[in-house]
Amino acid sequence: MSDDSRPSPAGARPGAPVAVVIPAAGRGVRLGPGAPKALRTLNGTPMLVHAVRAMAASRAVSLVVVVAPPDGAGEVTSLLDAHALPERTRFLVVPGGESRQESVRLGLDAVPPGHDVVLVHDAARPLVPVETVDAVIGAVREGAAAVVPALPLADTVKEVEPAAVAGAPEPVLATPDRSRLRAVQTPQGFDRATLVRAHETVTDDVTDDASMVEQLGEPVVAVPGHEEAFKVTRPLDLVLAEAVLARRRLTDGF
Ligand SMILES: Nc1ccn([C@@H]2O[C@H](COP(=O)(O)OP(=O)(O)OP(=O)(O)O)[C@@H](O)[C@H]2O)c(=O)n1
Ligand SMILES: C[C@](O)(CO)[C@H](O)COP(=O)(O)O
Repeated sequence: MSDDSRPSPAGARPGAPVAVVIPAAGRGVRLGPGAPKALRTLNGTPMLVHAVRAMAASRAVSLVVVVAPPDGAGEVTSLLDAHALPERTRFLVVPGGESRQESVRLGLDAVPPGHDVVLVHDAARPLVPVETVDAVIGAVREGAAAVVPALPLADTVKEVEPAAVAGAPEPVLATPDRSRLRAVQTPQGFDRATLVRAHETVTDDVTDDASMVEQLGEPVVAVPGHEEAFKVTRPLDLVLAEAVLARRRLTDGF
């Protein structure tokens, strides 16, 4: 609970307008043949629409920038026009790039001035609860430059010498201390200027945006993630996602 008599911490951005960039330009190769992953349906609704609604569920979010497959911006705009979103949320659609990193950068370029907090959220994580979105926004507004939702690992993890041929035995090199490891999700939240600087500076291939901020030497903090924020990557994840939606319909009525 906030205490108005307390001074804001250095770097705090209380009430700062929030924009979300949703990279949705991937093919979804690991999901198997079919439409681009973001356009595949869960219970009849495209995954991207679920993801946009998950972001728009936060009252803090005023703009969603969707990064569409390079030749699919028109189709994605029509799709979003055809599905109900909260009135307070504006959306823009821009074409994406060859890599997730490039798609995020193209989305970030389209965020108009004035949005000092930017979230980056995978279209492939359509079911993240609003509590997680708000926890990330809250931590950035309280002054963190970069925030990731993260979960402890359920499995023991091994470092291996990767095999040259898929399926061949791989020598185990070490067993890292699992208690210090986290599986990181999205939305990841950023002070906008820091995220822009990271995308201007870091050219290495990376798998998430927070690691670009780490490379700048800026601090990144983790807040609790949520098991329903899992990424739809392989066919079994579709089964799990539809099961989560079925349970929500029973318990929440939607
Ligand atoms: N060129 C790309 C590649 C990925 N993404 C987006 O980045 C998110 C996370 O990526 P991932 O789950 O790996 O999606 P894909 O790249 O589509 O999956 P795959 O690697 O199986 O092809 C997804 O929302 C995806 O649409 C993107 O916007 N542009
Ligand atoms: C950003 C991300 O979802 C955090 O877990 C993940 O790194 C994306 O990785 P992918 O290989 O593009 O699925």
